[in-house]
Amino acid sequence: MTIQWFPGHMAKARRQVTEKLKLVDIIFELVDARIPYSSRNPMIDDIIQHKPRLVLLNKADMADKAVTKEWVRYFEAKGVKSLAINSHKGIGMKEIVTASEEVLKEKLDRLKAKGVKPRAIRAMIVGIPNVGKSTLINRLAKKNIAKTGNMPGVTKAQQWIKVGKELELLDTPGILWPKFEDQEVGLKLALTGAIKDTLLNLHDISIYGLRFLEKEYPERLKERYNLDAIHEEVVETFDEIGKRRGCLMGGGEVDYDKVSELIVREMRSEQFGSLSLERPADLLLKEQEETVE
Ligand SMILES: Nc1nc2c(ncn2[C@@H]2O[C@H](COP(=O)(O)OP(=O)(O)OP(=O)(O)O)[C@@H](O)[C@H]2O)c(=O)[nH]1
Repeated sequence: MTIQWFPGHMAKARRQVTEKLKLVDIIFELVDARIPYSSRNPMIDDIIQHKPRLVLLNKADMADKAVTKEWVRYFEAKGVKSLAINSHKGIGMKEIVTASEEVLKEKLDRLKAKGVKPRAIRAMIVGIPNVGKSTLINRLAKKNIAKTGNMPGVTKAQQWIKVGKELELLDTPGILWPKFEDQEVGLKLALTGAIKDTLLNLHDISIYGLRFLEKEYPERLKERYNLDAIHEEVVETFDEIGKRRGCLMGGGEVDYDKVSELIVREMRSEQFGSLSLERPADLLLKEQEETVE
């Protein structure tokens, strides 16, 4: 689903999340493990305020495992607990419950000390479109877990999904907008399939993707397209890929549209293996630059 975000939509999305905040103990902030920075909502800290949170690095199966570990450490250094998961296959689901208990430990201990009877942790998933919110909800809900219906004391009908005894999840996730201000973020979102191609120029997306592969995974790139070498000029690589893959026009010249489509499609469908498009080190550099400015 691609949403065209206008200020009105953003305000509504924010309001919907804010309204539900008071119903939950913890927020599950879902991001794409391949782009944990670019797939975050730019105002998330402001929106959820001091509500405890667990960052879930979803689609970890598509990301570079070593880089995902770096991201977990990055969040940890910021005092935010995070977890790599694969909602598609249901990997990391049990750990979500354990990690939530860990995040809420102080609060739970305090309630226990006061003699309050323990109850299930209440959570809500938030994230930008396409990060896997519905897939995760379905995974956690499984078949044998019934919806609990309305909670007493909640005026608006809220459906809760019981996940074992320990967790209750709001059945509708909070959908928030992605970062728009940074073109590179847009390109990464497009390359991972989070935003539609039509919103950005396909050539720009594929050139960005190709440059990324040249820099970070040159061997995989060469192997995939049987390239003799990594060329200085992007157009030379386009030409070589076009010829090798038969992306040609009537007259035999390389069809750059077809080559662009090919590169983007193959990057999205893991033909180059698991890829992480950003590392915490890039972000730290960016943060430093912004401080200097
Ligand atoms: N490989 C992989 N694919 C996943 C994973 N989680 C979700 N997906 C895929 O990602 C795509 C988007 O998943 P959704 O669950 O529809 O995402 P969403 O956040 O609910 O999307 P919106 O409804 O647009 O807000 C689907 O094709 C899923 O199959 C995962 O952990 N690994």
